[in-house]
Amino acid sequence: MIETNGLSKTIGEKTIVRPINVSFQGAETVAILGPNGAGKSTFLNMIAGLIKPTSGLISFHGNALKKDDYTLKEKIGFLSHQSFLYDYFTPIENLIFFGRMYKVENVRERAKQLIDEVGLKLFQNEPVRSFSRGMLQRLAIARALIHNPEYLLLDEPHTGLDQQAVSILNEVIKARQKEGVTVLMVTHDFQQVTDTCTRALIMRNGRLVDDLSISELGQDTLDSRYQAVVKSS
Ligand SMILES: Nc1ncnc2c1ncn2[C@@H]1O[C@H](COP(=O)(O)OP(=O)(O)OP(=O)(O)O)[C@@H](O)[C@H]1O
Repeated sequence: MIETNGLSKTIGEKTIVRPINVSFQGAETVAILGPNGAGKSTFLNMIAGLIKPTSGLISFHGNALKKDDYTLKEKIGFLSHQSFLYDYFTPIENLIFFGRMYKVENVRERAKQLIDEVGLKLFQNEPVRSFSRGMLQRLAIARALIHNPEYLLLDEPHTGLDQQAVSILNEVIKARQKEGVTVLMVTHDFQQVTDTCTRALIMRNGRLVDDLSISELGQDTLDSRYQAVVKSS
């Protein structure tokens, strides 16, 4: 379980995230929706331990996330706007590099399996500098999964992917869901939310303004609910 208590972020005079209390249980796949600048990425980055909150706590199974708690941080897989991949390394080399950082056992096998899963087998020995944006994104997703995280945090994972890659990514997410991984995903893509998510949070002006169960909603209902919440003052 992930829990936030009074989690907020202010930078200078600007309040980016206002105190948020929310919890995520087990195999939930949760979309974090909201207009540009709503504070979604900042919220996700705080949960990942990459941005220090101004106030409040994040806990994983009741253990508060602390700066140097690498045992806890190793349970998190994070895909941000940056790929963190090395241009001159091949996909295999990149994944082995990151896998070794996490002391992954049988790292080469694990890397190969993930490269297969994200559909990059044919390119596994090419340096990634020649890759398209979509290919890099697929490899970045594999990188986020190399250590078999219990919690997967994805910031706009579908951005830059073609339709085939979107389907692959959705299968990757659904497979983790079946394994009990908690997935939090910042996105603007409502189609993927209804395809993969069990729940959606809506943020506006740094506040959490709605919390919806997707199984009870179709895409049209989600869209109209979103419009109503985001446009209301
Ligand atoms: N380090 C920072 N310094 C100053 N302002 C910041 C900083 N980081 C974020 N902001 C501002 O905080 C607000 C929220 O940013 P954030 O990236 O969390 O929003 P978002 O909902 O993820 O937006 P988008 O959908 O456009 O990615 C924005 O106005 C952004 O400019």
